[in-house]
Amino acid sequence: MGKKYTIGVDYGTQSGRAVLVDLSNGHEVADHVTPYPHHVIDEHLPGSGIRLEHDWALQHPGDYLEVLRRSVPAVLKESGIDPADVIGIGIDFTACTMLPVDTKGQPLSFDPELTDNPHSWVKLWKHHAAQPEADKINEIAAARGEAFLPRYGGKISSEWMIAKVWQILDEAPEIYEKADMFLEATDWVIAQMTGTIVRNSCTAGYKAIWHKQDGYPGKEYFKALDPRLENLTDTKLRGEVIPLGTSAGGLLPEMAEMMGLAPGIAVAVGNVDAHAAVPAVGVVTPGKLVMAMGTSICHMLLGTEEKQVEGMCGVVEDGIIPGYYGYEAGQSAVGDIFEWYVEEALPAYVKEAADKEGLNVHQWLEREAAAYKPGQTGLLALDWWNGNRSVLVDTDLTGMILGMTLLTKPPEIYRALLEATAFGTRKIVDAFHENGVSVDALYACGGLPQKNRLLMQIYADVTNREIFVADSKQTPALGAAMFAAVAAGAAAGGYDTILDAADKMARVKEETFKPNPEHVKVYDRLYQEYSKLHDYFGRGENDVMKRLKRIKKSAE
Ligand SMILES: Nc1ncnc2c1ncn2[C@@H]1O[C@H](COP(=O)(O)OP(=O)(O)O)[C@@H](O)[C@H]1O
Ligand SMILES: O=C(CO)[C@@H](O)[C@@H](O)COP(=O)(O)O
Repeated sequence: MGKKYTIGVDYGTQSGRAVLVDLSNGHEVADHVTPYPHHVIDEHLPGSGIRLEHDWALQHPGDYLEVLRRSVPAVLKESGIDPADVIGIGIDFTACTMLPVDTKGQPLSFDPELTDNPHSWVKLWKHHAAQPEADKINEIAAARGEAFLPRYGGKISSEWMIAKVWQILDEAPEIYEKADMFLEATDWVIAQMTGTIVRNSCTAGYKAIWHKQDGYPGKEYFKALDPRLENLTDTKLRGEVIPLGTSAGGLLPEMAEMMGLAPGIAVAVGNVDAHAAVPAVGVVTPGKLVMAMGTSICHMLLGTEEKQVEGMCGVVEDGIIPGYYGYEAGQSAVGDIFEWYVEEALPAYVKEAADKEGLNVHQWLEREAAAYKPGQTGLLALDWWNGNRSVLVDTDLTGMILGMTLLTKPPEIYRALLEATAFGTRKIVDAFHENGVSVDALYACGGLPQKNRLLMQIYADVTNREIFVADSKQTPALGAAMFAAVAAGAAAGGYDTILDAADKMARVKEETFKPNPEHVKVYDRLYQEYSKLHDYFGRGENDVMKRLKRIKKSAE
């Protein structure tokens, strides 16, 4: 059999990108990005111009098909390969990014009669307007002692499926009624390619409170939320939930024609972006924490048992790699904190100095900050500029820098911010490790590991663990292509398991970041101080951050 290929499509917040991958070695032969024509819709609905409320974030489902229409032919053309050698296609998506569909599986926003109602559109993962529903979901679950709550670190997020569905019911009961099903966008795109609706175990588990043994929470719970939701899971959330790597069906002839692919090739069941990255860095066994590092960090880890870990986002059987429990945690701001400093709080002389040397400001600050030894700045920061997602799960917490003097310099503050995010990751590492889900090494992908070596060394020193870095430009898309290879199967030139695919296709760079024992000692001392501040401000001893927010609100 000659060379075979699959295509992975990564659906991000702003754009979708397709990658054509050589199955013999995981080489990314060609890639192409399609920015979403309608962007993130957070102010006005396209067409009608209807104004959206604060905290809304929508997308246009047609944009997802546009990515397939433009990017798939583009990678085929760039690669010059014979399309007949592409044996499968897989996708990964932001999540929970969800939409209501009619009995034909068409988005309600495509219906001219419903298109002016914002609730008929796709709600993007960062649509945060369902917080009142999320609060009630948590309150009622806690009061009823629902068994699912500990699996989500004690809190269900407003970003997730049930809160978003309930917001639709609360604010637009007519849309709720018209919806035949609510789908994750990843499952909807797969259904467009195959003609069959199936749900994937990753989004069902992490975002819709589905459990492999117990299924969804019981009817009594949903009835306690709102009697109209009693039968939600049998009706509008119905559908088979199938594990990652399974084929969702063959590619429909009309979609094959649109993309320039052969009809009938395997289409892998949908997946989530951060989770797809895990096998793409070769992680298919426990003990290795994968960090998708960018504006925020998603932490993913495998385990052999279902353990309760404070503040994790969730644990789902088969949720990342079939056969294992997949754990997810996260920090809601990382790169965003560095960007805040650079954009909002940096003296002009630093920008001028960087310009003069032809460096960007981050590069200049990194070089200068690297000249300090751990502890030498005398600074310590709490990394809560965008609240705390793990382990405190509290969006009301805010950032803090301690220890400043008249002599404090910008690179010292920059270094303290890098260190603060590393301490935040150590909290997560410790929470897993101490609860029996071991973390022996770290694996990093995303934009940050390529951009800032000092940051990576600090993470190695603070966590006292070696860090392996992805050797792929598009790690989630590579993961999606690997799952497509598994959906196609070895007989077609793919692989029978994701373990086999990872063995041949996953790559990390040869160079790793190893902890420096001298630095580890100093950071251990600083981490003790970080932990004291973390608990003092984050666990209720001093709620000054929340009081400040209240005072601010009353002053507005
Ligand atoms: N040299 C740098 N060091 C640290 N952070 C950086 C550097 N350059 C850019 N950033 C930060 O990286 C983030 C973007 O990361 P990236 O992985 O590209 O994005 P995304 O999370 O959107 O995929 C921004 O928040 C930016 O502040
Ligand atoms: O929530 C998840 C994964 O669980 C992500 O899809 C969401 O945070 C979006 O991440 P990106 O901005 O695409 O890195």
